[in-house]
Amino acid sequence: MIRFENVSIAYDRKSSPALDDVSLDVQRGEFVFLVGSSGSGKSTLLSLILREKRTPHGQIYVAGQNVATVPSWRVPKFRRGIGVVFQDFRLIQTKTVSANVAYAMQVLGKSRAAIRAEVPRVLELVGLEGKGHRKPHELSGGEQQRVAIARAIVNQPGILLADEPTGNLDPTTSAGIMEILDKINQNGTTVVMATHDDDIVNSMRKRVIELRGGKVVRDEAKALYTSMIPVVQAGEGSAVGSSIKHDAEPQTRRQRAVSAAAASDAAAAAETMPPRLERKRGVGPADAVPGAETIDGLKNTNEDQK
Ligand SMILES: Nc1ncnc2c1ncn2[C@@H]1O[C@H](COP(=O)(O)OP(=O)(O)OP(=O)(O)O)[C@@H](O)[C@H]1O
Repeated sequence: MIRFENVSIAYDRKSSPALDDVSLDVQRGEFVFLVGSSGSGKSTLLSLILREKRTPHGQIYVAGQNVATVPSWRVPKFRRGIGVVFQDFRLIQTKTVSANVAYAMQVLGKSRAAIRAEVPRVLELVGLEGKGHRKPHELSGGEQQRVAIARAIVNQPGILLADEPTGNLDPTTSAGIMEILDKINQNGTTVVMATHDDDIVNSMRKRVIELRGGKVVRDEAKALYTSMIPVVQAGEGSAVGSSIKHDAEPQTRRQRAVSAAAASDAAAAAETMPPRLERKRGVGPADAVPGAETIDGLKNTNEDQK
């Protein structure tokens, strides 16, 4: 469905390539996570699939077409086969939920009857039945992302690209969005999702393609992901949270949140306790993390990877 053959692209001559000799093959109906730290090339890869950029090196095939050979005037039609969802929703604020979704059909010249039938069906699919009359600002972030997904799939694209679709959402809301993306995938749509969120990747267990410095460094089925963000611990350095433990094991986003909360609790406790008690209870760098049990429990997730 999507094939990259030795694709390289640089934004300018001086900087290193945003993608460097990338080859990959995504089959029809697959769900693929594209992971990697900021600047590793995820958005660039998605934009090449959409033919927003042209690659000077290598070939890209989307649904059997060599993207480079699609003439400019046919690019809009080519893109109709690809739905796109972004982190910031990109809804038309002056239009209702239904009108936002309907608009995607109107620009393709779909009949009123088709629009009237299809929009409520898609809104129901994403769990927004009864909310079609609302404006985007009357919705939560998660609901706005559901509208964006409804708009992206209403013309039944073969491919759905999602660039950090949960980046602005809390974990519970994100889980709801992932359920919808999973359902869309089970209905036959190929999904490629760029994300930093290791918790989501680890709960879904789908194929993971990892980029680093524009290169594919890992391509694994049903894989896990641990983003390499160092652990911040209480009691190290002059102010809590200011020191970074460089040799620490990488943690998932949720583990980091637990660590940060624990660190802040420990700091509050240290501030309010008289020094004598502080020593007696041993609040200090070594045992300043009351949530350590939880953290150790979660650590198993990382160890599964090995
Ligand atoms: N318009 C641009 N002009 C110049 N360099 C760019 C441009 N867009 C991206 N880059 C560079 O290309 C590289 C890849 O960027 P890209 O946005 O694809 O990474 P990413 O993995 O999507 O990052 P993030 O997770 O932060 O969105 C980075 O070094 C970035 O600085």
